[in-house]
Amino acid sequence: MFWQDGQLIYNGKYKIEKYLGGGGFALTYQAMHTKLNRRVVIKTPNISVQRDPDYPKYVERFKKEAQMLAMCCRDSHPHIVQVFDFFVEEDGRYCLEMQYIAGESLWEYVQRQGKLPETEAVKYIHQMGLALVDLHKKGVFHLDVTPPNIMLNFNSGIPNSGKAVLIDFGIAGDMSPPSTLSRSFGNKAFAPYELTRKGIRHPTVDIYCLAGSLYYAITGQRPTNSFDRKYEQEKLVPPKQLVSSLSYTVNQAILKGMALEAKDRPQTMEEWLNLLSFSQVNLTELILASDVGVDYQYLENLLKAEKWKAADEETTRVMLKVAKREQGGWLDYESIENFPCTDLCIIDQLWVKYSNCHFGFSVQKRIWLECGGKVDYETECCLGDRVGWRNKGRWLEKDEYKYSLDALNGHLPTTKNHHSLIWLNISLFFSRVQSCNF
Ligand SMILES: Nc1ncnc2c1ncn2[C@@H]1O[C@H](COP(=O)(O)OP(=O)(O)OP(=O)(O)O)[C@@H](O)[C@H]1O
Repeated sequence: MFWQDGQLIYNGKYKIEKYLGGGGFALTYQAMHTKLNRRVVIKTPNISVQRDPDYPKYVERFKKEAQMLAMCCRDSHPHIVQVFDFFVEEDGRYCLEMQYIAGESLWEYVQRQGKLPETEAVKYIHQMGLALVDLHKKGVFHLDVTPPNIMLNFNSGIPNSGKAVLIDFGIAGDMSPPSTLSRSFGNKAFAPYELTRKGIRHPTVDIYCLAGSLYYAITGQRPTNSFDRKYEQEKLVPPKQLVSSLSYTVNQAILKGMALEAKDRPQTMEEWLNLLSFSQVNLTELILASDVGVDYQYLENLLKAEKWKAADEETTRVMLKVAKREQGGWLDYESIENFPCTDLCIIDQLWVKYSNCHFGFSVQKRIWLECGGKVDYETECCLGDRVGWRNKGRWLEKDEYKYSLDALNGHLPTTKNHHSLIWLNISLFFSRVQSCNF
């Protein structure tokens, strides 16, 4: 440790309050800006780095980190730590002054109080995702988005009031001596194995780390590290196996984000957040106000009771009623094009809500988009394969559907008229869902 508690530095501008910690490169202190009476954090290279023959090189990188952070927090992002100053102490030591985040890291929080409720964990991770979308747009990759680097700023005493703030851009600046493995490979349990390759700069690294952080927050356990998965054939235990109440959507989002190979992960942070955002659906009161006076209470009762098959049939019934196509028994081109968005959205929200984001048109639409989002038969087949409406290239018969939560994501509602053939043009229908924007 360089500085003692109470020590004044930089001509008395700062009073050191306490040592917060440090790693391969730097020591971090809590300090008081004596003129402004503002609590800040000061980071400075540690002794071993100062003795390193490459010290000037690290100082250069440290400066770059400061500049990069300053650039990143230029628009004062609520979830990225602010940089205030970069200065050289009288003895030649370089120092970075940053915003002090009152609270504790996600790592410490979970260690102290155990795994978090799904909604709380998703809230923090979603905030980090928004910060990373912003960084990625600026061409910056954090590469170490791990629970110790996610600070939670709490309103004292109010549960679930935390705001997550991303700190420590050390790896993004790539400034550690090569001997410090932890810094060159981030925090092993949360980093994808490809991060060991020099020069890896891609959103999929941050996606893996963030999905791993969510895994930790929700299960209270570190995920199996990617090296052991890659080279020792160890398996990642799905988070739902550890927390059975976890929604299918969040479980899937974690597994996709932590896919071992980068090519199998969502390729942008926005894409990954989209997977997560289905779990953000307002799971409280739904307003069932139809544009055309259709009553959705019976559908809601069936879904609430998890009577999936009856709910599927009722969905067909109400949709034909909305479109005034009861006689025809199927939705033609015109009725799909003009299907009221409000009603489409109500039906979707009911399915999403009661299946815990596992079923619903919006879930199916996301998969349809992943299949290319075109209005053609190839896209329909891709969707059919992904949601389990097709098996080995054959469309299922009406009694072959699976009416349980064990079915594939998006399996229900089936868009099948139970008395006749497929009753709508699937691709056309999802292009309508897409244009309704939900
Ligand atoms: N802006 C901040 N506000 C409050 N606490 C912080 C802030 N930045 C870091 N800390 C705390 O300081 C300690 C050290 O953090 P830091 O990120 O500098 O260390 P590290 O990652 O171990 O170091 P290195 O980056 O050299 O590996 C951690 O406990 C962290 O929670």
